[in-house]
Amino acid sequence: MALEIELKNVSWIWQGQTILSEIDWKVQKGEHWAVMGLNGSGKTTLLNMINGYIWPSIGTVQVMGNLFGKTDIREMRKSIGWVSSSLQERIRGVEQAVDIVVSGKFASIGLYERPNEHDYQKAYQLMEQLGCSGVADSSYQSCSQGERQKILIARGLMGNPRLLILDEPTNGLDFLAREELLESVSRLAEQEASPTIIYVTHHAEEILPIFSHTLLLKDGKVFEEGQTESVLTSQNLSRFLNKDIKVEWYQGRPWMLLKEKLKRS
Ligand SMILES: Nc1ncnc2c1ncn2[C@@H]1O[C@H](COP(=O)(O)OP(=O)(O)OP(=O)(O)O)[C@@H](O)[C@H]1O
Repeated sequence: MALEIELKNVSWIWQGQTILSEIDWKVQKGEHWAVMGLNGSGKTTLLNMINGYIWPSIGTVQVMGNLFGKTDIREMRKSIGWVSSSLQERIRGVEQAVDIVVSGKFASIGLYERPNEHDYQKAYQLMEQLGCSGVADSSYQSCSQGERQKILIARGLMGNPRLLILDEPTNGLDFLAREELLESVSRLAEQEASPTIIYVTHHAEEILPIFSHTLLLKDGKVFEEGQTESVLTSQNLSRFLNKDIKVEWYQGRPWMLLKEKLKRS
């Protein structure tokens, strides 16, 4: 099977500090991965490495067959859709939602040409698919946080990426908006032409059944990785968080319960 991502013994050392340490990670085509870790565990750094914004100090990185150091990273990035809070910050609020989606094509192919009718048709279709076509003609700033995230995912899909990276896409969403967004991601993953999805989260219950695999990151190291149900056990998560954790599975999703009281510091 083709490898979409392969990190071999990767460390990233920055200003004398080891931020990522000895990471081995393989993502095969057809898999969807969740990446979970506490604040500061290195998730964003790992994503920045996959996107070629930083390079390993030690080890090798290969993304969609491109070995870093022997490839044109800008070319490679055209095949990656990326949704993160830093992208949110760069969007101009007055723009129409559909124009933001269309701009995904130009961000990914780097051309300064005008979008054509076909681009708009595709943007509307993606918005329909994600469940946000109702706000296609609204300004981005008038959209709710949930609608904005769907718009940005549609934008990320505009360039037909092979890899779609969703970095904490449910941040700031209320319970129902979050569930709706998760439903959209699930529908997307179930399509035959779906890109490989890498989904970064702090919350176990967001790891939907479509995420066949999970990587737990702790202090810049891989704590556990593999098939989701064997990674997200009560025992592993208790060790992971140094707390007594119980995992309950409901509708194929893991819900974490803290069995002990937290001591106030
Ligand atoms: N360019 C940098 N210079 C110095 N330290 C950095 C740099 N990038 C990341 N770090 C440090 O590396 C660690 C991992 O950061 P990172 O942002 O990858 O964590 P994260 O898991 O994404 O956290 P969060 O869940 O809070 O977003 C942190 O301690 C951070 O301060």
